[in-house]
Amino acid sequence: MLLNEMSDVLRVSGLRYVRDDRAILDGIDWSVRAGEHWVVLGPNGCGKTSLINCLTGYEMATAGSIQVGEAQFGFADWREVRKHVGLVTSTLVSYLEPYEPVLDAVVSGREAILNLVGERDAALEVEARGLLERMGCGHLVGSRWGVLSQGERQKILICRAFMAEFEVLILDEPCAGLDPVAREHFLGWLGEMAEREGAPSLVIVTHHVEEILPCFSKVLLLKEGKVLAMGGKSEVLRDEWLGEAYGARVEVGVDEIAGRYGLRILEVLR
Ligand SMILES: Nc1ncnc2c1ncn2[C@@H]1O[C@H](COP(=O)(O)OP(=O)(O)OP(=O)(O)O)[C@@H](O)[C@H]1O
Repeated sequence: MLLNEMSDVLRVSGLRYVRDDRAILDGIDWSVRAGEHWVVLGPNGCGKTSLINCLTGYEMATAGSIQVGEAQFGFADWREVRKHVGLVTSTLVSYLEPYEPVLDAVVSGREAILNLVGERDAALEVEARGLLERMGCGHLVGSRWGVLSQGERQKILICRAFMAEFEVLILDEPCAGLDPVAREHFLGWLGEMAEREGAPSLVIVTHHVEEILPCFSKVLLLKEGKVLAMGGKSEVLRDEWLGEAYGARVEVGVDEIAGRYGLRILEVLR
């Protein structure tokens, strides 16, 4: 699927997601253009993971439309759509079987399937081994999914995502469980990848503004299942918006040289 710079790789209109008579997401309108890198922020339970799960077909939206590349929700086979979306999310952690070999968990990312059945393709295995080496996980190649630490699982999911050729890479709290050095290593690698020609659009869900790399220029801020603010990073990452989102008086700082953000909680209001 060829996408030019101005086309949308993701488009969500009027998205509503109801579970147990509760609107977890309501009236979400959002689009990601090819080449844009977005951050999704918001307090615990505001619906970030639900949004990602609806976008990737792991949850069924109640109403609204979702388009990934040229495929529209309801009109395309989600197994095909998923091949165009790289996904790193803890949702997958529970879907993968504990006895799944690490190598299979990575190789199966090519077809975006869970738990490989049958023989492993030799060429894909070479590719997967290379990715594991690059991610510093070469020593895990003979392990099974169930015995891995949280940080190791994150790294394996990142390798798995990179087996596919995607237009958008969605990372739901990719640094959760990584130690501070592994986190900086991962963010450095992500930043380099984002700068490469033909790089996919990135969407990162995070709780930590310090993980927002300079390459991310757009922010979607959610609160209670609705869009609180959306737009350029410098417009959304402001004391007022983040304070309202988190129910606190906050101060947003930015290191002008490194281009990285920080958040100071001055007073908890909720
Ligand atoms: N399948 C479901 N059935 C019922 N409630 C659900 C379901 N999925 C999510 N929820 C609820 O919807 C709300 C949003 O959950 P979600 O995981 O999307 O939030 P989040 O913003 O990702 O939170 P966190 O930052 O804590 O990871 C939560 O209150 C959660 O309990």
